[in-house]
Amino acid sequence: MDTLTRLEETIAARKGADPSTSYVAQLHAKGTPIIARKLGEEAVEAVVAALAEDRDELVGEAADVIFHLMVLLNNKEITLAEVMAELDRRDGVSGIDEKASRSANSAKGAA
Ligand SMILES: N=c1c2ncn([C@@H]3O[C@H](COP(=O)(O)OP(=O)(O)OP(=O)(O)O)[C@@H](O)[C@H]3O)c2ncn1[C@@H]1O[C@H](COP(=O)(O)O)[C@@H](O)[C@H]1O
Repeated sequence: MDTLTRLEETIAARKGADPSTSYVAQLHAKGTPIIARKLGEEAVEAVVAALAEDRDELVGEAADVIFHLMVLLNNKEITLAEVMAELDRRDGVSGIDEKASRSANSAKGAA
């Protein structure tokens, strides 16, 4: 089993645990806004680590970002498989081409 799949299962299993012994359960008890805020904080910490050229710190903060994103997805009942399917759908489509097609579509809509 890959790491993210295992983490998804762990988060699902810990969701209903006693919040005094589980950080995952604590986050769920606090609700979506707090989980989302925590994800934002971790993302900012990752940015700070990157700009500080602190490689080890960035590895740790990246893990925190992914973990908190996984908790948020679980909280919103979105599976890892859905996110992976979206990434697969994008595979081979250049971000530049995709953005250009969006601009072309919105210009068509305005016409
Ligand atoms: N991967 C993680 C994981 N990564 C980070 N964290 C926690 O996320 C929190 C990050 O918060 P911060 O970095 O902000 O540190 P903080 O101490 O809260 O600091 P403040 O913001 O309070 O100042 C810390 O409490 C980390 O321990 C994690 N907690 C749990 N997991 C996974 O989830 C599983 C279940 O955890 P429990 O629900 O706690 O049993 C674990 O076995 C792990 O696999």
